[in-house]
Amino acid sequence: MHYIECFGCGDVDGGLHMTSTVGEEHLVRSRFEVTRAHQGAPGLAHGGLLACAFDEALGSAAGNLLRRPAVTGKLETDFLRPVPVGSTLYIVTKLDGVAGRKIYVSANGRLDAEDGPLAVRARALFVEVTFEHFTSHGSADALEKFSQTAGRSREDWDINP
Ligand SMILES: CCCCCCCC/C=C\CCCCCCCC(=O)SCCNC(=O)CCNC(=O)[C@H](O)C(C)(C)COP(=O)(O)OP(=O)(O)OC[C@H]1O[C@@H](n2cnc3c(N)ncnc32)[C@H](O)[C@@H]1OP(=O)(O)O
Repeated sequence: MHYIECFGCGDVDGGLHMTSTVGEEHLVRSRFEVTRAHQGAPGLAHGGLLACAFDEALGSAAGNLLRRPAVTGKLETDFLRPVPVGSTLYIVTKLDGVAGRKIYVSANGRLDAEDGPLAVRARALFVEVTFEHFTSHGSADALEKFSQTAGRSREDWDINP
């Protein structure tokens, strides 16, 4: 969790409650459990919420692998198979490259198992920002809020706490 009120990973009513873990070969593994609250068509996940889950997974990967604050500049998704309510998306993200402030990441989401059928593919460009991005555009006490969530100073956030 990077912030307790984050819709993707925080402790928010109706949020996605996703967890992400840095694993071997610098791959980041995230899980998204699809519930009735995430429906678009009857019994199927809403595409916008799936995009949100991938924003979270890709952003977590960029943040945790590089330890730099960054925001989503561009997000592309390929929806390859329907994602039913009750299924779990196993998302694996890799860092494709860094060019100046630009961070390129991509992810595959598989149904119900690490080696399940490929349902969603996504790519994103994150842009590194200073912490002032969050204090000037968001909340003046953003740094304090990040620190409280992490339970420690921002310089000290652990990988897989
Ligand atoms: C000790 C620290 C540890 C930290 C890590 C801890 C672990 C963290 C774990 C977990 C992380 C959280 C996970 C959350 C995930 C969800 C994230 C979100 O949803 S973020 C909200 C949605 N996104 C926005 O609100 C952005 C809004 N946009 C902006 O603020 C600006 O447009 C911004 C910052 C993206 C760029 O603005 P400019 O003025 O700073 O910079 P310019 O010069 O425009 O862009 C820089 C480079 O990027 C390219 N660029 C920017 N946007 C682009 C785009 N859409 N397409 C292509 N290129 C783009 C530009 O062409 C430029 O490239 P050239 O350097 O010239 O080569």
